[in-house]
Amino acid sequence: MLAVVPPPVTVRVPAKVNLHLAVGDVRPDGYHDLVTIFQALSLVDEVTVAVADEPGVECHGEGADQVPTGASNLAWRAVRLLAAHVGKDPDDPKVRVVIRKAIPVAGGMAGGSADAAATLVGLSSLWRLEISRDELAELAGKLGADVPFALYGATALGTGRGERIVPVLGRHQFHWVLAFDRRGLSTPDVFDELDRLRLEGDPPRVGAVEAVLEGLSSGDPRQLALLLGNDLQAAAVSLRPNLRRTLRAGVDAGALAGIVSGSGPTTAFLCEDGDTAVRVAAELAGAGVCRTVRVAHGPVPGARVITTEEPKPAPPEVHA
Ligand SMILES: C[C@@](CO)(OP(=O)(O)O)[C@H](O)COP(=O)(O)OP(=O)(O)OC[C@H]1O[C@@H](n2ccc(N)nc2=O)[C@H](O)[C@@H]1O
Ligand SMILES: Nc1ncnc2c1ncn2[C@@H]1O[C@H](COP(=O)(O)OP(=O)(O)O)[C@@H](O)[C@H]1O
Repeated sequence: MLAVVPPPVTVRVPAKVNLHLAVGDVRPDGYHDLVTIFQALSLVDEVTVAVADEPGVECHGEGADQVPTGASNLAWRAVRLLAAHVGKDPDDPKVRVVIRKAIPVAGGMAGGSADAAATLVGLSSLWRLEISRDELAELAGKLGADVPFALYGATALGTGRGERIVPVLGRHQFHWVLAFDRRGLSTPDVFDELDRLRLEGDPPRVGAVEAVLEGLSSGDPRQLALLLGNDLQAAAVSLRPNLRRTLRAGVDAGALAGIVSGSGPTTAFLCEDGDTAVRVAAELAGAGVCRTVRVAHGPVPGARVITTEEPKPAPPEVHA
């Protein structure tokens, strides 16, 4: 009898921005305790997993040439981890992963983490596993601090290394402009730079997270704009001084506020509404302070299986 090969599964997964990122002191394991608010944005990667005799990872799209396709690819690490967890051979999982990237690589928007989360969700469907999101989140946390959030999406409070996730309820949409820098930044380098700046002096620290939660629930982008903050911003700007100009240019173009996204170097600008975001994007693109500009909104759902018929939302794209 012929074995039935299940059809490939495609998963859409969002980028994130940290609306609030408080970084504690370095811990003995090299990580830092965080208190962060993640928001998932409508800038998405798509990951297809399929049964294949020739296993491996393929990557296309934004920054694909900077993504390793061997054993260190986060999506491949997710394949191996889930295979081992469910009793399959991690050295011969008979799976091919195709990643279509829109999230900038090493951009502080958790693109690699998103691909890993998408792979977990895609394989759960391909292999017809009875596995809950919470069980997947346990596995996700082993792949990286940011991976569990990409499973849940929406808006969430992250604590611990950032992997402990509690949803933040809210029905308001916020509109963003994202400015991609010319090259990525390494996350460990940015945390190290923050440790160095803190030894030397007193870089700014964000305020209380409660105020940001209130700002979110008000739904008023003007209120939220005043409360955005990121302890890693000083470190990212120290390593990439040109970000100062980008941040200023976004606000000059009409954004309510701009922040470095996570460890950077992507900058994220909160705007009054969608029309303003498109105008700010066009002006920022013309200012020559970044490589590429995108508009996005959030919150959006986390990693989820899509049918092939579902059209991909195409955010207006503006090139500098
Ligand atoms: C900074 C943040 C903010 O959301 O995102 P990105 O800007 O990278 O997207 C995250 O904390 C990044 O999470 P993620 O990229 O998954 O980090 P991991 O792979 O787990 O860790 C990479 C390295 O970053 C540093 N790291 C990460 C998380 C944390 N809480 N403390 C740390 O010091 C450590 O040096 C660690 O070895
Ligand atoms: N699937 C993947 N997509 C992007 N980067 C990946 C992937 N797998 C491994 N990486 C590596 O992880 C590093 C961090 O990438 P990424 O998650 O995009 O950035 P960030 O941690 O700044 O959000 C990259 O420099 C890249 O070499």
